[in-house]
Amino acid sequence: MDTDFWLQRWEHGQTGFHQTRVMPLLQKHWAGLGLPAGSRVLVPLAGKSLDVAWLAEQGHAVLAVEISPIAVEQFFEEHALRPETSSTPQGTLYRAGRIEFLCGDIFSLDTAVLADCAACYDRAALIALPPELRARYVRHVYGQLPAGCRTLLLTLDYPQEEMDGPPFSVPAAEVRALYGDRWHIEALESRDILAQEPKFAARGLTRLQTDVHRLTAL
Ligand SMILES: C[S@@+](CC[C@H](N)C(=O)[O-])C[C@H]1O[C@@H](n2cnc3c(N)ncnc32)[C@H](O)[C@@H]1O
Repeated sequence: MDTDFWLQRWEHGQTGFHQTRVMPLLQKHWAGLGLPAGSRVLVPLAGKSLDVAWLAEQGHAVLAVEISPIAVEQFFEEHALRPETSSTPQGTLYRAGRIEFLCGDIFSLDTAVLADCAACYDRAALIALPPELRARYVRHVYGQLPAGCRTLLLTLDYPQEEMDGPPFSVPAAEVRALYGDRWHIEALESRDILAQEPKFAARGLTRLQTDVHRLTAL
């Protein structure tokens, strides 16, 4: 699964992952990260998520990273924002107020871009990637975030053999295997959500749980 897969999804409007409200689990757990006002938050694989605007409304400087220009342009259009754009080695940077959207490949980010991120919000990003890419993603992105960085990570846990991803199942044991060497992991909440997600039941799932993790970089 490469970036073309996602570019096509946006091209054809196949964006069932997009939510038309701010993620309630973000609103519930974000304050628990205890971040200083104004701190910079990375939102990897951001789509055109309303969560980006919500984080900016909390006073954060937000760096959202997304490969599809369609997603980025729709984000600014839907929020009636007129961003300034500039060219960077990692892609086109769109900037409006406290929001920066980098339209480029997450794997092109380097330490210079990530060093001042005090936090990360990962919803439908880790779990959007197949197993081999997940490991590379965690090494590349999370490996370059500074010590003390906090992350709110939302994952799904379901019997992988019942459905092909994305989204992929990333059980708590895999979160420990991926992050455990450098990140302190706290399980904040696990919720059975199959009844609220009929489209997944229709795809054959018999169990679907969402897990919320708080990670702190050591
Ligand atoms: C499942 S969607 C989730 C979007 C968003 N996090 C949300 O909650 O709506 C994954 C997004 O990652 C983007 N993406 C996939 N691979 C990427 C990459 N290598 N670099 C940057 N963005 C990528 C896709 O275009 C897509 O918008």
